[in-house]
Amino acid sequence: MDLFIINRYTDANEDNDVVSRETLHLQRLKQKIEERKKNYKNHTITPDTITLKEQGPSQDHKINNEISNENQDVPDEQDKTETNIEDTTVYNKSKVDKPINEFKVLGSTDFEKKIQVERVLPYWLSHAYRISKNLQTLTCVVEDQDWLHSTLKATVASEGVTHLFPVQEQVIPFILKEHKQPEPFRPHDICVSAPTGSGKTLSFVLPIIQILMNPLGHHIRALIVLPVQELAAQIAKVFKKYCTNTGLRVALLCGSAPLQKEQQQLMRYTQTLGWICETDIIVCTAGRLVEHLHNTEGFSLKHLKFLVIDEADRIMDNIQNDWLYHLEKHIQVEMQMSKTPHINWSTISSQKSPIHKLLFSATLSPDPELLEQWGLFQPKLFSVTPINDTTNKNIIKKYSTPDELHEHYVVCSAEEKPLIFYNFFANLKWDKTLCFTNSSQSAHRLTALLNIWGSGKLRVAELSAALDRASRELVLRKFKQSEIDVIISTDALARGIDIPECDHVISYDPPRNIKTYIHRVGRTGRAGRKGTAVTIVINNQVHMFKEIIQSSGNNNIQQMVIQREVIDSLLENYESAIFETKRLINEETHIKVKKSIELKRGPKSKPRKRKHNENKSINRQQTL
Ligand SMILES: Nc1ncnc2c1ncn2[C@@H]1O[C@H](COP(=O)(O)OP(=O)(O)OP(=O)(O)O)[C@@H](O)[C@H]1O
Repeated sequence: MDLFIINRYTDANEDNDVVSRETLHLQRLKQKIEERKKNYKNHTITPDTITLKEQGPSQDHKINNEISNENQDVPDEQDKTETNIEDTTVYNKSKVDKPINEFKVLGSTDFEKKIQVERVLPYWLSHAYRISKNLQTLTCVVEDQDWLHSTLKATVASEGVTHLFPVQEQVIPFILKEHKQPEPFRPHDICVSAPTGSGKTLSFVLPIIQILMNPLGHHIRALIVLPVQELAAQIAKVFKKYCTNTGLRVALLCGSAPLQKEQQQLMRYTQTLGWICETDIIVCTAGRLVEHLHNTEGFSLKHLKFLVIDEADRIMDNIQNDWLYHLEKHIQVEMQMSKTPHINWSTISSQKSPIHKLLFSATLSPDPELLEQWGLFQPKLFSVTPINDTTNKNIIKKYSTPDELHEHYVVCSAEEKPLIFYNFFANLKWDKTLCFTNSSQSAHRLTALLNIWGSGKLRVAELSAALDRASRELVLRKFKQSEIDVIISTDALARGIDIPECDHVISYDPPRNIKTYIHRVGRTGRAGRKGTAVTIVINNQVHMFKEIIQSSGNNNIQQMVIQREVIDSLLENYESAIFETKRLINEETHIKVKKSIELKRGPKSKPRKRKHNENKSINRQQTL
């Protein structure tokens, strides 16, 4: 109240007046507070009154004074307060029936709990075509399928495939049916999410070949884009195999050969016709595709019918050279150039048919925002996992591993890690094993250690980005031919690579995310074969690893316990093997450093031959 006392030099009567006015004012305020309390109890208080209530009686006074001061027409202070109280009461009365949440109170301190917006997926994502995971009881006999061309049936049989896998059984007839529709109808684009090793490759290879087979001339009509060279080479090999007797040609553009050589394989120049295409199906890496779009003369996608993106989520994460933008731009420019001013039947019928987009991956997230960038036309999703958006969010994230895969993890200390690792080979006698580390240096060290420790009995090879492509292919070939027992690799080999002979996968370093985990363990347990995957986890990594696994909704992983005595039994040669490995690595580093210094210095200058000047030497002798 002191704040509102204005000291004036007046007589005693005037002072009494002020006191009585204040008392009256106080009474009215109390009355007002009582009134508000009543209102509050009845739940009919307006938001304005709530604000006033929160600020307490002294604030009320202040606010009322402020309001009244603004009112120029009010003659004296007493009247002012009276009017204010009445005004407020009238105001409150007028709003008394309105619900409390009708107005937003700015600056109000009680926060309303926000209603969480439920994620609603587009219909095509929430209502996927379900694919079975069961590769043990197959019912789709290849020979009985009328929709498959006899030439293809013959090749499929020659590859030893008698039954189609569930993903193939669903996706192949769907694509074929979509392309049977007459011209104005456009095929639905598709996304396929099925476990590793479930046969996704054949589910796009077979329908594409069947639709394009026996061409009249060669044009690029199918483009298959992959994230890495090895994968592109693998898919091109499958296409080449199944294109036998179909008149189709396949080209691999992935940077394994020089650009010029790839261009020769792709286009040919003739005096009469200009540039002629030599291929029908291109299997490429995204980066190399952009190079050809910009540098290869005559490279035309006017006739492109299929665009397949394998390992689509990986390509989405890392759009190499902005390839999709360049591809679409190239197609747009070509379409504009081919437009004629006259519209007649021949120009309409010769117009380019839309490109059918097919996306495949074992870890394709049904994220509408990510999928949006592909510009899919009325897409359909084929998925193994149920995607029911409204009930359980975890289900949306779920990735599936093959039923035949046994997943384990081992917890140990950092010191025990190499011993635990070696136990799988020394005691459990594992061969045909693929091991993953998180860096190429780590892969190199581990390879050296195992080779020394196993003293030649265990055949171990390294496979990382540090090696050139020819060496990597050689390692894979030797592994397939059982000339190598263990491959130590980085994640370069984690995705898509098909090694049917691989029985075990060991993650020496735990994977950094769930997708890497799914693809690593997916190198075994493929095509219905049994496989075992083990992840070695250091004590302080257990929490992180479990979180990664849970994010996929995977409950199949089990802890493996290795007895202390088993580890102790391996200690005998351990020290010496570690010592020898360190020595070897140091020696290698020393050689590398020496080489790089030599390279920096440039070629050694040849020692100049001195010309013997007889006169000079004679003179020098004289002076000496
Ligand atoms: N119908 C079939 N019968 C027998 N084997 C098959 C059949 N279809 C595919 N395979 C074999 O299964 C293996 C895995 O197939 P594929 O590479 O297509 O799997 P994927 O689903 O693409 O796996 P990833 O996601 O790891 O790339 C291959 O060796 C392939 O030859």
